[in-house]
Amino acid sequence: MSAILDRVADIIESRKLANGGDPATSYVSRLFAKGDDAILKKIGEEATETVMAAKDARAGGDASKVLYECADLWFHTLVLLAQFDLTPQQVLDELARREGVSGIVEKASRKDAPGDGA
Ligand SMILES: N=c1c2ncn([C@@H]3O[C@H](COP(=O)(O)OP(=O)(O)OP(=O)(O)O)[C@@H](O)[C@H]3O)c2ncn1[C@@H]1O[C@H](COP(=O)(O)O)[C@@H](O)[C@H]1O
Repeated sequence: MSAILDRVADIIESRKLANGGDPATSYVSRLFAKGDDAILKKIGEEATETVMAAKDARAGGDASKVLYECADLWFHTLVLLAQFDLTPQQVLDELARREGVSGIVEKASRKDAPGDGA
């Protein structure tokens, strides 16, 4: 299931300026050249666009737009992971680690933890 994530992550890695990426020809290299803030700005934009697409779909609009916006959001988070030398496999590993642990139970365990004032 993660093969496409790995392949896109490999392309993104190859687009780093240190790996010969060229901002003149590559969107990803252009983002890396602009730096962290540009990547974070895109993630904020894509997250907002995902929310708007979902609201439109709920109002009777085209639900497939949610797919496109999620793809944009996931793609830009892959760029962010690469910026910090992290991989999609590490995110999948974290999801696997959480598998079967209810979010409600997990949150309650945090509240019981010493020093957690939340
Ligand atoms: N999956 C994607 C992908 N998804 C979305 N995008 C780009 O992300 C941008 C999304 O921005 P918006 O929707 O806000 O559109 P925009 O107004 O054109 O964007 P901005 O000018 O505001 O940045 C668009 O330019 C899309 O083309 C992507 N660009 C690249 N990839 C993958 O990354 C690989 C490397 O791309 P390059 O580095 O460009 O060769 C590609 O082969 C693909 O596999």
